Amino acid sequence: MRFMLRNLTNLAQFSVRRSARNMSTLPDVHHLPQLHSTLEQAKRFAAYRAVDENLDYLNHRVIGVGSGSTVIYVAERLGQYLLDPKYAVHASQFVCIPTGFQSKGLILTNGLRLGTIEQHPSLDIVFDGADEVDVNLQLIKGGGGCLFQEKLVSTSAAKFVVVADYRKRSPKYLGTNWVKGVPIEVVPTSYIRVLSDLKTKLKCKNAVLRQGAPAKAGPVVTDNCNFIIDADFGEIEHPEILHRDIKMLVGVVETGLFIDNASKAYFGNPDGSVDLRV
Ligand SMILES: O=C(CO)[C@H](O)[C@H](O)COP(=O)(O)O
Repeated sequence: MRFMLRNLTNLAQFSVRRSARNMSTLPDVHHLPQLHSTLEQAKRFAAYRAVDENLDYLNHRVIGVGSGSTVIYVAERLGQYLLDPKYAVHASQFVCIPTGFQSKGLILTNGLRLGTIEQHPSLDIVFDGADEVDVNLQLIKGGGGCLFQEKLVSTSAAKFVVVADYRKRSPKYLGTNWVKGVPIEVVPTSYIRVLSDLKTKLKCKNAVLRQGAPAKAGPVVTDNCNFIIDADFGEIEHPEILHRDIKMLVGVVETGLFIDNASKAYFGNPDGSVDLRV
């Protein structure tokens, strides 16, 4: 009798432990303390939803973490997976690949494991922000100056999920909402030549070398020690052709037009809803 009772107790303890392991404690985004603005809330709604719907925690191991203010919440959510009894065993095997200095910090501060694109040239998935997303999922990126590395990482991933707030959803063409121009990363010594070629050969309306002021006197210098030019082409009907033409200019390292790269885009709204573009 005593033997039977002990077995029953052991069995009960085992089931409690097992169900605790299977129980998710991931915070519900709608129950978290509010952020300081509805815009920030919108970014967090999009990021959490994008991670929850696209992260295949059983199979994904190499995860790209992009740059910008929305991706902050992606890294935060990934960090929550690491602390959750249901996901921890698998999440502890994630290796996160940054797209620049900022995302390296996000990965580390959220307790995630940092890897390099050289160690992991093929990624399972990448989450990154965008400056504008058109109806065909073509993107403008590089507003935050991490252009080349973002393209390297996103084009090395099997799946690229965009996380953004409602302002980034273009009604039709790129260049409608984002009017600062297409970011173009260039080799520093070539910037005068590229500025001139953009105007004379590609007929852009305006092109300027991005300045670091007020934080820095002089131009913005990227993580790859390059400069950025912002080139205004107005509304862009054929971004794939424009990308190719800009890329042909001597001195251009990469353009901020991300063509046929994204799989889907999540746009957070202030009311907590999230729109999906696929
Ligand atoms: O391309 C980028 C950085 O170069 C960013 O992803 C883009 O600027 C979006 O940033 P945010 O999430 O802050 O709106």
